[in-house]
Amino acid sequence: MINVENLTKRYGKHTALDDVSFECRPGTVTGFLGPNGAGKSTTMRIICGLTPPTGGRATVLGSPYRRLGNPGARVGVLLDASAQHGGRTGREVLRLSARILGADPGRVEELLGQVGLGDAAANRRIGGYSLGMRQRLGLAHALLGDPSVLILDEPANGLDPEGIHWMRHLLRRFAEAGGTVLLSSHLLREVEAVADRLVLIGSGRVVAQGTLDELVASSGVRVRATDTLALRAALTAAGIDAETGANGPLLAHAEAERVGRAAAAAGVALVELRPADDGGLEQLFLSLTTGTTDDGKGVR
Ligand SMILES: Nc1ncnc2c1ncn2[C@@H]1O[C@H](COP(=O)(O)OP(=O)(O)OP(=O)(O)O)[C@@H](O)[C@H]1O
Repeated sequence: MINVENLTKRYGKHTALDDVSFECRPGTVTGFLGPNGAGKSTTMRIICGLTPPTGGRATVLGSPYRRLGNPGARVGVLLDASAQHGGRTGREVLRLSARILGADPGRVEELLGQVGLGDAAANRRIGGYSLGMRQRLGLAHALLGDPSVLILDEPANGLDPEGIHWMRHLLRRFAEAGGTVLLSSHLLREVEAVADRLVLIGSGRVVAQGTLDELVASSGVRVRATDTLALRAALTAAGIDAETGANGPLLAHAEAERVGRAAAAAGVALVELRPADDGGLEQLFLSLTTGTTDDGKGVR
């Protein structure tokens, strides 16, 4: 379990986080999604006790991270895959950490296999690793103490499609076994395939959160009637905002039942009423975060 309550972080006059709250429950993968500079890393660093917040608090398994006994055996963290000593081999790094954590040395070989670092790769110095190999090693490192919580900052960065596929499976299995996962990304496609819940952040504020279904529903419904003008009037009378969709139907910002009732009350016959679907979620994400990146890169 991870609880983030009203976190605020200021660097001088710059507000990096503004009243950020969310929770991650056991058995679920939470995708933490936002453009570059939105505040994802800052939030994760605060959760892991590496950066002090200006206000609010974060707890992991009921305590602030710094007060957890033997945190490495309870919380697996991957914040920066390049943070390992470049002169050591992957196997050495894991063996050393296993000793510190008191983990079974056999676990190192098991994890090297699990993350797809074969003998040749495991015996190479990390300085020569690609980013994808560092991410695999970082994930093995996070899993070493057999934790029940994983906190991963952009773990798919640098992974090839096969690597991303493999990582999704690993995280799903971890959650299905009762684990709690928080993973960040700036790519909607990357997290929507694996996350049960999404927390969307833009300019240091949580702009939306919920299950994928809830967010898709909140992105509206597509509705079409034989008489579009009458439908528009019915929606306006019911206080429902609607805009013209890309190819005919209106995009109404309300749940399907409310839209259906508004049309029925005005005697308008509908010929289509359905969730705005994935495209709607993408639109929602873009509209919620557009203009919030501080490097102009935007979100794909
Ligand atoms: N140590 C620091 N000093 C000053 N400003 C900082 C510091 N760390 C982060 N920031 C600022 O806080 C904001 C949030 O940064 P953060 O790294 O948390 O974003 P992010 O969502 O993780 O982005 P990215 O995907 O690019 O890593 C940015 O405006 C960043 O410039």
